[in-house]
Parts: sequence; C-alpha cells; structure tokens
Amino acid sequence: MVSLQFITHQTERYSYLESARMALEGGCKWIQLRMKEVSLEEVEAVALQLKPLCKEHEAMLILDDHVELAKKLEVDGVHLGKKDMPIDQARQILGEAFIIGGTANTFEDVVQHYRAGADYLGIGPFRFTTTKKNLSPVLGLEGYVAIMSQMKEANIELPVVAIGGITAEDIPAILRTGVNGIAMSGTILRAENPVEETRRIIDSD
Ligand SMILES: Cc1ncc(COP(=O)(O)OP(=O)(O)O)c(N)n1
Ligand SMILES: Cc1ncsc1CCOP(=O)(O)O
Ligand SMILES: [Mg+2]
Repeated sequence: MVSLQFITHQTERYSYLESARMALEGGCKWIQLRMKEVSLEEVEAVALQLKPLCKEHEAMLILDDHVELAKKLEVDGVHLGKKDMPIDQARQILGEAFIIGGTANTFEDVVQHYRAGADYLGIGPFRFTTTKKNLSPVLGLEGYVAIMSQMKEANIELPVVAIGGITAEDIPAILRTGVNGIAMSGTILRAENPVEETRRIIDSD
C-alpha cells in the first residue's frame, strides 16, 4: 500500500473541497489543504468543512502554510516551506501534538529541518509541475538517491514524502530510493475518475 498525501488544488472541474473529498473517497488517509492566493478566511471556511470529512474517513488533515490557523482549528498539522514560519517557531506555537512537515530540496534543507524538529520532510520537486509556482530545481530519481544516501550516512531518520509532478507510473522507482510516501495533486485531478485513480495509486504497492 502506498502512503499517499493528497495536495488539494482548484481546477476548472473541481473546488478545493471537492478535490479533497474525492481523494478521501478513494481511500487517502492524509490530506494537505493547500490553497494559494486566497484569504485566510477562505482557507478557514474550507478547512472547517474538510475537518469533519477527514474525521469521518479517519484521515489526517494538514494545513499548508498557516500555523496559527492550524492551532485554532485543531487540525493534525502544518506543512512549512522556506518562505513560511521557521519550523522551530511553529513547534513553540503548536507543541508536540501537531505534525510539522518541512520542504526540502537539498541535503542542507534536510539537516536544517531535522535540527528544528520536523516530523516529516516533503522533498521535491521530482519533476516540473504547474501546480506550484517558483519551483526549486528538479531532483529526478538521482536527486532522491543522493539525498536519501546522505541522510543515511548522517543517521537522519525522518519520514520522507516525494512531491512534484509525480505520476502513478513513477511511484515504484521513487519508493525504491528509500522514500516513504508520495504527495500528489495533478495526476489525481486530471484522471477521468479521481476517486478510482486515488484507489489505484494507494493499492499499487
Ligand atoms: C508534502 C509537501 N512537500 C512540499 C511542499 C511545498 O511547500 P512550500 O515549499 O512551502 O510551498 P507551497 O506548497 O507553500 O507553495 C508541500 N506543500 N507539501
Ligand atoms: C506543493 C508542491 N511542492 C512542490 S511540487 C508541488 C505541487 C505538487 O502537485 P503535483 O502533484 O500536481 O505536481
Ligand atoms: Mg508553504
């Protein structure tokens, strides 16, 4: 079974909430509510609808970027990148009960997040994607092989989620690099039936 974190996205066909609902129906147990270029009030409104849905499906809910909102709404955690609140500061606000994920593109990022107390790493992008603007350099399989071996050498044990332009066909090779899970958005939302695609991906290993 593939550990899948679904990243919400608004498309011509689906709202943020609908995108998450389909992933949940397909069996995804880990949703990241990622809403860009919208107000905090809009994120809160969707999060309030999504939280009971996640609970119903026994899925974790992570908010992208918004530490204070994650605390206020008592979701399961947050995901933070370079331009977001530093992880050690977020930890002070959220305490140990919340999951904090950090974005890494290099081994140096990994070390920084490890020292700051991250619970998992989102390492990417695997390849180019239009889902995120201002992408860091593409890693490809070689990038994961290099970072995972540097982590092993440094005895850094943290769950790693690969992200960025990943398709169902990429998953076996990515997991062979030692990565623990996969984060996906576009591949699922472009599928004719996103519910079935989610199920297919989760069951593919
Ligand atoms: C699992 C996961 N990995 C990486 C990211 C990217 O986070 P960030 O660098 O903060 O960029 P934005 O998503 O905020 O545009 C992520 N969200 N999730
Ligand atoms: C949030 C994020 N961070 C790096 S790539 C990415 C987008 C992931 O979405 P997709 O699976 O559609 O490329
Ligand atoms: Mg961010």
